[in-house]
Amino acid sequence: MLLARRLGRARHATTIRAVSAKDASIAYQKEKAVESDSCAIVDKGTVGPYRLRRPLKIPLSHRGMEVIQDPLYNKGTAFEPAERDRLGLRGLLPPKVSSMDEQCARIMLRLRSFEDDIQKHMYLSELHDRNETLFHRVVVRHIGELAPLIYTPTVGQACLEFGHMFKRPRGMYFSADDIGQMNAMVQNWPMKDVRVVVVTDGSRILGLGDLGANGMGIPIGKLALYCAAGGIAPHRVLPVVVDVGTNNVELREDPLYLGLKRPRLTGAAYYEVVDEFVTAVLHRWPKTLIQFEDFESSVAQPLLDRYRDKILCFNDDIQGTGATVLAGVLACLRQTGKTAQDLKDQRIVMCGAGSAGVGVSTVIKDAMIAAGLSEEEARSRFYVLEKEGLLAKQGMSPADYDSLAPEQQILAESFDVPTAKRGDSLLDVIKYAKPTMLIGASTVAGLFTEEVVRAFHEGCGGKPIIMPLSNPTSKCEVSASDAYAWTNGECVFASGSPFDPVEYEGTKYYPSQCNNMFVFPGLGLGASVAEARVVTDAMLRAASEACANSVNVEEMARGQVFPSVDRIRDVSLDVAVATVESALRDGLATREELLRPGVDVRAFVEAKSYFPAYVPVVTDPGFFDN
Ligand SMILES: NC(=O)C1=CN([C@@H]2O[C@H](COP(=O)(O)OP(=O)(O)OC[C@H]3O[C@@H](n4cnc5c(N)ncnc54)[C@H](O)[C@@H]3O)[C@@H](O)[C@H]2O)C=CC1
Ligand SMILES: CC(=O)C(=O)O
Ligand SMILES: [Mg+2]
Repeated sequence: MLLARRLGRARHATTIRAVSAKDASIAYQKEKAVESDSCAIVDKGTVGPYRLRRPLKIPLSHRGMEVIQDPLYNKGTAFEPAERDRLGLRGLLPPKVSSMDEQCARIMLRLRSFEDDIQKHMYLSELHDRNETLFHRVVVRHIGELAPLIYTPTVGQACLEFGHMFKRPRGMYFSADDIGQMNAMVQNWPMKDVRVVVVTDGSRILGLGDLGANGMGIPIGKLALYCAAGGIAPHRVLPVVVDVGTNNVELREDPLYLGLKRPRLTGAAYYEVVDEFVTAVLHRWPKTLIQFEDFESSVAQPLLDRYRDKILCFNDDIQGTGATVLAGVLACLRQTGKTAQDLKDQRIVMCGAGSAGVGVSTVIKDAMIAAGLSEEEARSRFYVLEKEGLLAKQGMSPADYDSLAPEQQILAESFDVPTAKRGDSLLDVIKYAKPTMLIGASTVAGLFTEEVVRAFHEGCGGKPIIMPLSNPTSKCEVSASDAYAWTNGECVFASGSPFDPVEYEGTKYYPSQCNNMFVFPGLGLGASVAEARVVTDAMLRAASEACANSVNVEEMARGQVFPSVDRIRDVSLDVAVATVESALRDGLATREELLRPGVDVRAFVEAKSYFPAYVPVVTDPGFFDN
């Protein structure tokens, strides 16, 4: 403690919470992360005496190397002498017992010695496969530095190289060849109580297109954030690829590709595979939340429509991103002293009519209606562009219009500049519509050219809001430095992948990261803790508002409209609490403890959140009995 003070580092009080017997297999004591690499900063006293911790139970048969090789139980050099004796580890580890802080310091030292981000990603994956508790602890403690390595942008490269770098499996694969077997296959997963499944069919991985089974990196990365940011315990998450083939010919011709080497299934055959997977998962784990991730737009919305009223699920790219961008928009209004009511005055140009573009536009449109606009008025504020230019009924053949998805048709129908027509270019639309916000979900790097950004700035009549959402960075519509330079430092900038602070004409600017990572871990934690029946628009709206309100005064003063990634764990807690409260309001929460009068929702959610810390490991003769 004294040393910490002498070093001038901040530290916070530590809370130890009792945990329910149900959650006893992993430690849930809460400790506010201490931001330091120094192994001397956290002494044992700060995490409390061992006797308060519930032990981690492992099968009686598990001993020696088996314990060390199981990432859920392994503590590496941190096994205490008594455990080493109890578990048959004496002599299998170096004699010095390390503290977790020493282990974290060792990991960070090595990690920072790599120059290449993909090497860093691999190093962290290996740690994940070796010692989950330490992996998550390092991620929690250094989330700002590590999120870009385990998530966007590096995860994009990791997916591209997945088949070539493959070392050890993580998660499950359900392929078109497994039809009829899936109900049996789910029994192969060793964990009894899975609560969150993130599934992709690999058809649209970030802005990189169809990567087939290589897309597994995305569910793994999203679920790493679920654990570190959302407080879901690692043994309760399951990353999944549903492999129905790939239309990526290059992959199919790659001898090292690990997925099915055939064109994707379509139509009824496709839905048959997904249906069987969903049914099997819910059969074994009825309380599981399923997050659909990076499904190509032609199936993303139909899958959501198919399941959203029946099971606990959401589509992250449509709903999670919608809630996230709305949070950013609400925070922008707050920044300029306005309220949600002022949403009515916004005009939005959205580049991209895929799941992200349409999902975001629909959510903001609905929020405008909630602020008092009619449906017609709200629609008229949106100019959605796709590859072929403006998406507009006017100038479009009836056959083309009929081929649009219903959500796209809605956004193509009325404009407050009535001469707007099909195919108008981005620059023309910017000039005549004079938008207040320019959002990119196009996957086209550099789409927001200097001419476009300058025209936008000139016409917007205030602070231009620029959100290039496309991931990874190589697909981003405009960089932070260009956006600030082309708007004379006046824009609000929030991008899907992170940018470092920018120095422009002597002033430092702090770009925000507008990524659904600020919503999905908390939304998932809340929905899961509440054992909600379904995920509703009201829950998403509550999550969005909580995210917007979590931007603190310091961040606002720096011009941020999203919190710093360093604070994602606190933000996720706010989002989770808002989600649970919404579920309770609408009678959709089924968790008995939450239905009792006077329940403290925040305390309950906090107590259920996983925090990666070591607890004593004991063998349990009854491990396989239930
Ligand atoms: N920041 C975040 O939290 C999120 C970011 N995204 C990113 O958004 C991007 C799009 O995702 P999806 O909608 O699922 O992809 P998608 O491939 O379904 O949609 C892309 C859309 O962009 C349009 N487009 C292509 N060229 C264009 C151009 N020159 N001008 C205007 N529009 C153009 C296409 O016509 C299509 O409508 C991806 O890069 C993804 O990584 C997606 C979800 C969340
Ligand atoms: C962030 C995300 O979900 C995406 O880029 O697809
Ligand atoms: Mg996604």
